Amino acid sequence: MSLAAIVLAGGQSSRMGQDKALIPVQGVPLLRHVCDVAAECTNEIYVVTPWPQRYRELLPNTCRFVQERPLHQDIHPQGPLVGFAQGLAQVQTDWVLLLACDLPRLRGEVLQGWAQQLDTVPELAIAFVPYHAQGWDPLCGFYRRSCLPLLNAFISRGGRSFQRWLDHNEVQAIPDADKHMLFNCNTPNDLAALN
Ligand SMILES: Nc1nc2c(ncn2[C@@H]2O[C@H](COP(=O)(O)OP(=O)(O)OP(=O)(O)O)[C@@H](O)[C@H]2O)c(=O)[nH]1
Ligand SMILES: [Mg+2]
Repeated sequence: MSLAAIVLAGGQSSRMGQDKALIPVQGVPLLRHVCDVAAECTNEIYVVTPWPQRYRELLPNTCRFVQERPLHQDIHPQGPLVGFAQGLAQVQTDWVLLLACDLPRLRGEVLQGWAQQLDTVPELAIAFVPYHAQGWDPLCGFYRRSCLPLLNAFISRGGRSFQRWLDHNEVQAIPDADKHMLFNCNTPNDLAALN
């Protein structure tokens, strides 16, 4: 079973008011932190963003960039589902760990434990994703590369909601995922709560 990681860093950070990927938490920019944790699971990491030059200096040379392109029917921002599809198109591994760039409490050993369960995910399930009362946590989950045609079909029908895409497909839930670890930092208040 082979695994790559895709890190999404193309959001507008409108709630934060500044690019979240660049914000230091304990001295380390958030995007760098997420890539470092991803590196505990795989040495194949793709950062999907419309502005790679903004982050190149920040990341190890081993991180590859996927330059995100606008879909002709969309204006920016196109959202995480489209960024994910563009990243997935570059990947050759069986599975992909998809991560947002705003997960300051991510822990490598937890992700490694989940990755070890991938061999037990039913063949029909396209993904292995944390699930809780509010729904899926799609931006810290595992996806089969083979789901790309389904994803592209959903996008070309106008679908942009990750939750809806997952609800329309067979997905294996990661039970009892630690919500503290999945905390995502969207606002200045979220950031203040970290320190
Ligand atoms: N590549 C890419 N990533 C995206 C896009 N939209 C959101 N993301 C990423 O998806 C993750 C979750 O996004 P949000 O937490 O909603 O962040 P955001 O869209 O930057 O923030 P808001 O403008 O406040 O909603 C973050 O890692 C974003 O960088 C996009 O259009 N392209
Ligand atoms: Mg977020």
